Amino acid sequence: REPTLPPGPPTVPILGNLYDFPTEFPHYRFTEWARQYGGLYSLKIGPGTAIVITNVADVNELMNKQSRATADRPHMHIADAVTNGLNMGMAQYTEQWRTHRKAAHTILMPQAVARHLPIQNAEAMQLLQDLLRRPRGFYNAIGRYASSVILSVLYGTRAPRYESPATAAFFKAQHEWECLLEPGATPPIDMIPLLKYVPERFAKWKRNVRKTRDLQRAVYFGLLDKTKERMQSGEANGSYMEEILARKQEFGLDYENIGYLGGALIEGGAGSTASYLQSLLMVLTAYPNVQKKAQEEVDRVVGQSRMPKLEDLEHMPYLRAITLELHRFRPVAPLMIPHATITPVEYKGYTIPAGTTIFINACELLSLHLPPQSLLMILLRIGELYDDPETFNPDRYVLTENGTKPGVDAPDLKPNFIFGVGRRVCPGVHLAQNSVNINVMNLVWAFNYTAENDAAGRPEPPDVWNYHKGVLSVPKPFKCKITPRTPAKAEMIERGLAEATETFEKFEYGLEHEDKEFVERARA
Ligand code: HEM
Repeated sequence: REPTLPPGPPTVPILGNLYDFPTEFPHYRFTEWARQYGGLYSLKIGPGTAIVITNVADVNELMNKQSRATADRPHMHIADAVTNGLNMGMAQYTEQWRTHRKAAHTILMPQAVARHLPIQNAEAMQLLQDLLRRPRGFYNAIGRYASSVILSVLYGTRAPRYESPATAAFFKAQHEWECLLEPGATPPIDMIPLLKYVPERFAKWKRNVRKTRDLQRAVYFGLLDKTKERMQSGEANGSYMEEILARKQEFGLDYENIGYLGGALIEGGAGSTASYLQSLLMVLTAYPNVQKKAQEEVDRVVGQSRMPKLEDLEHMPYLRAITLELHRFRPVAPLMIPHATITPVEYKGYTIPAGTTIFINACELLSLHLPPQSLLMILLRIGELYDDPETFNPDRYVLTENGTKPGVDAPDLKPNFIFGVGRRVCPGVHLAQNSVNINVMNLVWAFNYTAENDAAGRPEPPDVWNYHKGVLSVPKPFKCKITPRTPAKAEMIERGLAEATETFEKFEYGLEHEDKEFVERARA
């Protein structure tokens, strides 16, 4: 380790800290290291360098105030080989990235996303009906909701079923993509660039790159072609891509770039929203007292004769607190997406070289250390920002704006921090927040969520630590009994879905045969 770097765990020759680098749930290991080496420490990844930040003031200084220097992404040969460097979320900080980003930003601003509220509301209504009719299928019903919203908003085409062709094709491409990006799935090409030149017949990873690339292109360009066709047949429905296609010269984007812009947005929007809502049902089931308090608030504001509307949220401080507490308790991206430095950064007497990978350990920052069985977690509670951080307790956000202990000063810790920092902050934040807000109100209003009984007949609440490994915090499927709170509410859901038909129909141009049949059956 160069002496100008922040401290870090001991290194070995050549590999540095690579021998000890976590491949599963890295945020746990990062947390242990933070306790030993402080809120800003460094790791040697072979010849390369990474820093891990867990201190909110350092995040603000380095990522926001010095955002020009820290807006890059680490170079990943595999990502470039699959997407030609055109995936906005993984691309280097280039002119091309800025062009994509500008197009995303302009159309995903609060005023622009308000235009998509009717279809978001209608899809949320179908989610309620799906839960009413097939409560045990709640996991996939949420997956369908999230992908249908993003497909409708971006391409003006919805996915009435979890198995709808566009959704199924997207999930397949996404699965291949995630497998390819998994640590250890490909040789260390970024460390040993010569590996790029191994002929394809000796390099399985090259065949996988081609397969993933073909699958992704089939989804992205299939959807884009359909949007173009719909516009040409006079069936435009105000989708995001229609606007991009119409203003492509102004945005400086050709068809190839527009295809990948859409791809990055589906990728960013579908899984994140789904895992957030799956975690929501998990905590409502695991914390019945929170559920009860939330239902009391919704009933107080909405009464018994109608469904909630987005405007009601203003009068529901406890529900707003639930949305924030869930971001804290189970951050969708515990390590966000790593950034990288573009130029050397001088900070606190250290020199962080250009090309350094930057991890932000959101979990540690939010005082969510390790699963409860860890002794470390029990020992290291002192001096934290939050009271009893491993408990899901929305009241902390009713008590203080940032949910921190009263009297703890954390001015840099904004509730939206969980959507990222600096120039790479999530462009889908407003769209995501509308989805979260609509569904939190609807789901609390509509159903009771109770733990299923175990073999001995005792309630078995979901294990709130049982998550898949990977970049996103996705809860593993869990059991939960979902029942309508009253027959009148069940009736309102059925009626609400029927009333949404007009909105849906605008997004059903060219539906595949099975989807058409499904929709007709559901409406009958
Ligand atoms: C609960 C929902 C969501 C959460 C928690 C979330 C969180 C994040 C985070 C933490 C990042 C990394 C920011 C950084 O590097 O500093 C990110 C990036 C990104 N998100 Fe989201 N996101 C959500 C929903 C969405 C939606 C709905 C979309 C699309 C409409 C989207 C599109 C993207 C894209 C394209 C990037 C990459 C931006 C870039 O590198 O320039 N996200 N998101």
